[in-house]
Amino acid sequence: MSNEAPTTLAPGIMATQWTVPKQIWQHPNPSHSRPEQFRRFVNHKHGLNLKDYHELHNYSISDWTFWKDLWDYLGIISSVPPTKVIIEAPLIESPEFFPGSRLNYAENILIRNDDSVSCTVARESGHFSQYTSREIREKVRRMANAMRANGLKVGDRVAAVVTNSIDAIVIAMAAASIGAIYSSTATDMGAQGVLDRYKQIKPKFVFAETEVIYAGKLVDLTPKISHVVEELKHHGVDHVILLPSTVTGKDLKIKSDFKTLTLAQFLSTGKDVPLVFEQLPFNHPLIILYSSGTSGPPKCIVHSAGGILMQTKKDVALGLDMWWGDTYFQYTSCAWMMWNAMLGGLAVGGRLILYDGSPFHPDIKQFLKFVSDQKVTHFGTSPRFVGEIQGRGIKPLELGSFEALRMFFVTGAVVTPPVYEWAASVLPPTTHVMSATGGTDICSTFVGACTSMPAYAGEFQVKVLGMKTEVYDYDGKVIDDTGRKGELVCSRAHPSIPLGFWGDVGRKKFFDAYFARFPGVWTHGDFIAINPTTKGLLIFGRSDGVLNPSGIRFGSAEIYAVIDKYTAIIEDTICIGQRRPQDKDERVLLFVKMRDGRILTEALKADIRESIKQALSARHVPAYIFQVEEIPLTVNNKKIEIAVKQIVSGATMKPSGTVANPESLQLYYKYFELEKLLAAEKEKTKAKL
Ligand SMILES: CC(=O)CC(=O)O
Repeated sequence: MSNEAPTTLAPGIMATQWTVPKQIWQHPNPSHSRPEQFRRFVNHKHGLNLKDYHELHNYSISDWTFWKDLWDYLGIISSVPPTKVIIEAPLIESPEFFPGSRLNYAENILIRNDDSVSCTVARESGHFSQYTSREIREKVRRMANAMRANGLKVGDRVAAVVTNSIDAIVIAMAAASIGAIYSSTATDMGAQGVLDRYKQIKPKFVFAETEVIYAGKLVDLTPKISHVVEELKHHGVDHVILLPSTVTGKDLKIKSDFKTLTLAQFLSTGKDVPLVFEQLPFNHPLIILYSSGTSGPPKCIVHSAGGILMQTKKDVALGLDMWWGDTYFQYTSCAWMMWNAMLGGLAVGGRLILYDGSPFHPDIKQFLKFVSDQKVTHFGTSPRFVGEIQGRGIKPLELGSFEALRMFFVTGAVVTPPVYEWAASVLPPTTHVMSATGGTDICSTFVGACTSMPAYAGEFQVKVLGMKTEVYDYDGKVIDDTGRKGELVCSRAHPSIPLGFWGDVGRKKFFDAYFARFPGVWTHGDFIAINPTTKGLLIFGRSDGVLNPSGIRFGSAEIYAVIDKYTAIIEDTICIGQRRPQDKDERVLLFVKMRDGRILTEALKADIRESIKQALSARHVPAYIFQVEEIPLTVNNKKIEIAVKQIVSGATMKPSGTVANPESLQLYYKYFELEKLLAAEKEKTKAKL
């Protein structure tokens, strides 16, 4: 990373000389920030004298009362308030928070019931429609009554293949109001991906889109949905409800002998009775999310209603500093946990922008202008999106004033210092550029933003309140204060430890996923360090993707940070370690996808090598750099390093439905025979001379 210079203290993880990175934002009046307001609230409530965020964080991970403070501060609505915070138990057993309390997730999300706009639904065409909180509640009432009329009960699964739309919100909220368990995938997921998920959880109800538009192209989903229904009918499905075309509004049919209903037919079956929010235990299951495994069936992660409510509302209120009247635009599909996390925006009384389609069609400029015109206060996106805007040389401030934009946050992959610096330089100086990480496994965050503290390029500002996030070395020793890189772990219970994996009898898969590395401690799989000069945190990549040439361990994100300076000519890269059975050591391979048909020349390769050497060290320089046509990505736009690493090292992969471009993996098999490939390249160069 640009803010660290390696020393010569190898072998092993390179020691680091830390410096203070470039400061990119500071609150004009930190005492007005929400974390500060919460600190004062806690001090006042308990007669404490916690002086700053760090002392507050320390309190939050040493006294269980913190979670009750948070409950009070966030104004959690319940019919039976809690009398006890936790029944302590080992983390693998998902300790129960707030035993005895009764509440409903949807009642807490649909907190507003007035004529203010709560959701703006926007499409590629530029067309958008608005829904007040009263209208949304009415839609949820009708949907929930129809679900009840058709036999949906507490604990049944409701699955959806939907766009990021008002229907998605209404279906999810109606299911939660009854105590059913909701699960969604996006419309671009292949039939196999959908089946890999829904065959496991056996939904009673399936809601499916039939026709959508993406990047200007009409997509007929009926063949895919027919296939899915034909399979799921043998796995417990009772009702399939087809949503009208998002383009024409017309009802379309699928080819299946299974009896389907249109949305209008389904809604007409419900009684005209008031909306009822079932009062359920805090630990009642709410949603099933899926791990993005790139081979084998996805793990079905079951999250609790209370856990997701408290954690997402905390992340939105205290992390993003969002409240009543703010506007939150998270660019996401319904297959990413950010969709579920974004609902916390409604719980604090904010407005959501629900966008479906490509941001690049018809024109990214139109999309960015919309963000400015809609007076979005919080805009969330991914590093790839930022890379595209930067690569295309777009200057947002030439398209709109973005005067309302208080926060621009980038999640889903490591955000490198150049990306932070670029975003901060092209947005108003008042915009807080930040990132957070946690993800699907906890549907919340371990580290993230804090508006009472300065923000530095490349760093997560803080450990999130209530989360005992630590850095462990290979022996399980805490190395937080050393500046060394290690495993991101969480050693204390929090409410969004999943209830478990669906169908994982004996919790074996659950144990293997999080608890096998260090006894009793959640290991998240990220390679992380804390900068002792700022206390900010940096992630260097996934720990199973750590690069290890000659025993020098570093993260792929360190290489990506350097490559970011080539963003005008390089579209994307993937950096992995190769170690075949015949190799004595690991070598680092860097694969580069060029922008707009450009060629990766020898001169550019030399320049990249020199840049890596200068920014990091000679030992970080990849052994080989190759041009490739495609970088394998998950449907949530994450680079698939592990699969590529395994393929170039000799394994054969059967990609799962989580891979967005599975055919791209084929491009990497030839690198197993590296010597042959290099000899052929040499011959080609000779022939040219
Ligand atoms: C907040 C996040 O952690 C998002 C992600 O990485 O998927």
